[in-house]
Amino acid sequence: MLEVQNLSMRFGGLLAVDQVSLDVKEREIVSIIGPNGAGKTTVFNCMSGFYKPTGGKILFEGQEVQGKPDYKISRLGMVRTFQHVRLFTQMTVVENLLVAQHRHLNTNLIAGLLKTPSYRDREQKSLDRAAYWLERVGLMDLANREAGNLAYGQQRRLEIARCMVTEPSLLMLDEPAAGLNPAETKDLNQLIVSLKEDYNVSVVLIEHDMSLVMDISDRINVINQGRPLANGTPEEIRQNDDVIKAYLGEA
Ligand SMILES: Nc1ncnc2c1ncn2[C@@H]1O[C@H](COP(=O)(O)OP(=O)(O)OP(=O)(O)O)[C@@H](O)[C@H]1O
Repeated sequence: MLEVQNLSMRFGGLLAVDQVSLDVKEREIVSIIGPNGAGKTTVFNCMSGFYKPTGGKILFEGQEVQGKPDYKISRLGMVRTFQHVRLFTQMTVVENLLVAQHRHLNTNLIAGLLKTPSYRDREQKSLDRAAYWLERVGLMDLANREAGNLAYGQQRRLEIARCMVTEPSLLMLDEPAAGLNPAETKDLNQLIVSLKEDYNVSVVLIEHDMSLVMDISDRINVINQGRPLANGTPEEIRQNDDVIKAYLGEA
């Protein structure tokens, strides 16, 4: 479903990503790991349309998407979360989920003003989807709370719900376990696995929590100083000498 081919990204004199390739199949959880500054987030920023890569191709469902704006990429079904939670903090929890759907569907202003039947039907479906995902991530009781007042772990779950209401086929999660306690990380683990198993979503995961990565990944890509170092199953990665030297040995 996703193929990244020889992706490169240069910032002035710094080659932050150098010929990185990876692929993601339907219903797969693929992780990208590597030391700080390895270029993981830059790969995500290229995949999600935040950066226009300086080299290489990104194919989603066979279509080239490199250099396309982020809103077009997300409408194709490829959506992401951020390393630092980015919610509308002064809106309520449920409003965050409704706004995500409006932005995604490119709602027609005139239809909205006239409140046509099809518009009302879509509004109802948006509300239903919001309610479903609030229940699913355990935030229903907090639906009318300001998002900025939620605990950090709850904000992280809301971010995932905000992606899921747009019904993506590929979800990109940038360090979703950062700042979570062990119990919250366990919940997150189950949630990510269920996105794949129950909703047929493929997941690309950037994460420093190795036990989470090893536990849920179907395949892992390791990058080091912008360059691909290894890829394989968790078992293969665990035993790879280069990886142990460059990364796992550090931890
Ligand atoms: N917009 C930018 N302009 C200039 N340099 C950048 C930019 N974004 C990232 N970099 C540089 O690119 C390199 C890779 O950064 P990136 O954030 O992709 O690493 P990372 O693997 O995600 O790190 P971490 O695990 O710490 O989040 C770093 O040297 C970083 O300073």
